[in-house]
Amino acid sequence: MSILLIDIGNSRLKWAMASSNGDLDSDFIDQGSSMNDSPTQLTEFDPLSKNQSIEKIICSSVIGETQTLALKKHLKTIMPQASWFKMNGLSAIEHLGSQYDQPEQLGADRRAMALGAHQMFPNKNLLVISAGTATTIDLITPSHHMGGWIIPGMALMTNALNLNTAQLPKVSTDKEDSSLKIGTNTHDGIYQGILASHIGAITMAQEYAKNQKIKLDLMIVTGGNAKTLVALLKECSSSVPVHHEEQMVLKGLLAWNKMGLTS
Ligand SMILES: Nc1ncnc2c1ncn2[C@@H]1O[C@H](COP(=O)(O)OP(=O)(O)OP(=O)(O)O)[C@@H](O)[C@H]1O
Ligand SMILES: CC(C)(CO)[C@@H](O)C(=O)NCCC(=O)O
Repeated sequence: MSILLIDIGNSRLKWAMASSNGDLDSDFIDQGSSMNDSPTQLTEFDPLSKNQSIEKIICSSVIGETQTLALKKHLKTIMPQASWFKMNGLSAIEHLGSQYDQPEQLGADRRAMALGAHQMFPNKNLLVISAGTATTIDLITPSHHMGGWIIPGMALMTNALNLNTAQLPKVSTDKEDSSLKIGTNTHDGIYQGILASHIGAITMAQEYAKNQKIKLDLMIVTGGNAKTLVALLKECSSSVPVHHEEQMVLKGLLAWNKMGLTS
């Protein structure tokens, strides 16, 4: 029997197959991704329709309800045997509490990452940093998701500068050869400024945890821009160890399955 895991992000849809009793790291047997606005998004799963062994579809979505329901409907048609589970901010609350004012408003992806991080590193104080369309920085203790920060992701930052000024170009934020320098031209002023704003926010989160008497054990970095951030954090000799983990949302969905898929 197997599980289809789906992470519908603001820019891309990512998915993986897992065996229902596997461990977090070793059981992704296939993976895929597509742009959210791609017309192939719905048909991407059609080759899986013959796979009768898929017993569960576990999904995290941060896009609109209508689009998510359209995907659910399509999957129900091609895999009628599979049960559908959708993560939300209250999922597995009995395993990991939430200090969010209204936990149901926490993004499903953030909840999934918190659960995944908690299961991977139980009894640790963690910062989970997801560098995607938005960059999120979440503080997880052994008992609670304490809350976090949401800032524009790297690509959004450069797009916003480009769109709202006359002279600033859109710079690429996809390169991975990053080190922090002062900008001595427009390109570097923007690119290095974006890197500095991310490292600045992470440093402030470390400071915040310290002031709250929470001794951080580890920072987990994930998302499309994770490599850049990990390289930078290592260069800045962060006092908190840095761990790069790919597909943290999908791994969090699998963690939820292990916890019993309760909400
Ligand atoms: N190889 C890559 N593939 C896709 N995006 C990449 C890659 N390398 C860097 N990026 C950058 O990563 C960011 C997208 O990250 P990610 O795929 O985690 O976001 P997402 O699909 O929007 O998910 P979410 O909405 O959950 O953040 C963009 O800023 C993109 O420019
Ligand atoms: C912050 C994002 C966009 C990150 O993907 C997502 O988690 C989201 O839409 N969250 C809802 C609001 C919240 O988490 O408070």
